Amino acid sequence: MKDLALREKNIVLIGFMGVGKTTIGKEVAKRLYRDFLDIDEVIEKEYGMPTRQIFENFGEKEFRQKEKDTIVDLCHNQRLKVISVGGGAFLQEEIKEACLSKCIVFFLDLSWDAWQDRISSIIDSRPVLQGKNREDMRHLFDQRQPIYKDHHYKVTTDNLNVNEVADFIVDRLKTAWNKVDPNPEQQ
Ligand SMILES: Nc1ncnc2c1ncn2[C@@H]1O[C@H](COP(=O)(O)OP(=O)(O)O)[C@@H](O)[C@H]1O
Ligand SMILES: O=C(O)C1=C[C@@H](OP(=O)(O)O)[C@@H](O)[C@H](O)C1
Ligand SMILES: [Mg+2]
Repeated sequence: MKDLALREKNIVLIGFMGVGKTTIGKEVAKRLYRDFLDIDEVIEKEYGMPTRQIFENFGEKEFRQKEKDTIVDLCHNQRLKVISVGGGAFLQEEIKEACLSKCIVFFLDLSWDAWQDRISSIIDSRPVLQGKNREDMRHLFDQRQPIYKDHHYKVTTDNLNVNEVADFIVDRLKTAWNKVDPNPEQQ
């Protein structure tokens, strides 16, 4: 696929697990009348089981390979999608490179203090949190932050509800689109 116009590019949400990528991605897609894809859901559908079971039955290595193949393929062959990737996706350079070169990447940032309030709602479904105490989680949280450093836009989500974050993202996009292409329908 040739290089896309800014308005046609896929929008990708990145950030640590539990920051709200899946929930907010759906809302952004609704507001833009676009299809939404959550990479974990795509992989879960293919395997017919939840991520945690994929890790248990096939191992993290296989999950990461599938994650890479799925995201890189979408980046190169799809347009106009809103895509939420898993919190570990940007550990892989090929994923990072494909997303940053082909898509518009939003980093959803959340402080450690605010993130801790999410633990009870995500703990059972996140394989990488299994068996970890608070200190281990803090270590993982800190260790992961550098992988999100490269992005196009950052949204600090502390004190913002889901609708407010989605509105913020859509507002940022519309400003950027209008800057490069103020009258798209006249072309
Ligand atoms: N801005 C927000 N404020 C409060 N709760 C949120 C917010 N964004 C997401 N959540 C909640 O946090 C939990 C994790 O959200 P999820 O979308 O699964 O995160 P991710 O996909 O980044 O792992 C869900 O219970 C969701 O309802
Ligand atoms: O951070 C990670 O390594 C992971 C995050 C998860 O996605 P969310 O970020 O949507 O929770 C999911 O891809 C898998 O459990 C691994
Ligand atoms: Mg998710």
